[in-house]
Amino acid sequence: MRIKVLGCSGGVGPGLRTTSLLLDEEILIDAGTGIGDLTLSQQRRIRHVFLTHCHLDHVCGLAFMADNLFDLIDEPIAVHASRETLQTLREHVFNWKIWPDFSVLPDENNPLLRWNEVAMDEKLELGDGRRITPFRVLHTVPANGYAIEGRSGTFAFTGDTYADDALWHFLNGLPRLDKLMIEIAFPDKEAALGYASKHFTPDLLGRELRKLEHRPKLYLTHHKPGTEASIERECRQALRGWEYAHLKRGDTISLS
Ligand SMILES: Nc1ncnc2c1ncn2[C@@H]1O[C@@H]2COP(=O)(O)O[C@H]2[C@H]1O
Repeated sequence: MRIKVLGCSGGVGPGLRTTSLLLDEEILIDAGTGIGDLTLSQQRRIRHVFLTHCHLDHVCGLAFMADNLFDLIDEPIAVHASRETLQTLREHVFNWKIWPDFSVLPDENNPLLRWNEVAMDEKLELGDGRRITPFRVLHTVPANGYAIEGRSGTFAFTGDTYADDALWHFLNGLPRLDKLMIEIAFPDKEAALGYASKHFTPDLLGRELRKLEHRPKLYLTHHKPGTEASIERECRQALRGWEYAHLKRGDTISLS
């Protein structure tokens, strides 16, 4: 199982792309601006998109990808997300005003996109021994992460989240957890903004991690542009004892 980081920043700027992960060339987890670096033929290979929530930085790429592929694919791309996320996307993005409704284009019988509602904590088979399970997280809008179990290990991605016991409860219930991609959007001095916008800061994440019974390698993501150096400095103290890396666009996470 190989996960390529197309984007993992909390915003945009030179060299920065928003959240999108490419799993084994055919599955996207979130569709932020990171998908803009995929060639047309790489985009054609995408069969599934799993969304964590409806915020623009995680979904905007889906709109452009659908348009790019208009007459290039025979089977619709399955867009998997919670009921709330799908409802918001359909009402507020793919509504013929912000963007055309690609779930009925080019025509109703051969659409570009197919909506698929996922239920929290219910596993979906991805083939080749891989299974994906959505789990609820706390954010300003309904949001979830995904745990992906493969033959050689388990990777979990929280998406955007804040401190919440349900998160640790779910992760502790996994038989194993080898790699955890988790967000830190702001440095400690912006803890109030972190609370308002439901994002972690280094100190808070360090304290919350004491509730985790697994000892995965941590991949830190979603740093807001301009905060990277402060977050990295604070993590040296807050995450002492943990193996961790600050993710960058282009990085690869492998489970082998
Ligand atoms: N009060 C607020 N609630 C939510 N988001 C906010 C607020 N103030 C600023 N923001 C920013 O708006 C952004 C929306 O996307 P994010 O959740 O990634 O991060 C959020 C913050 O950076």
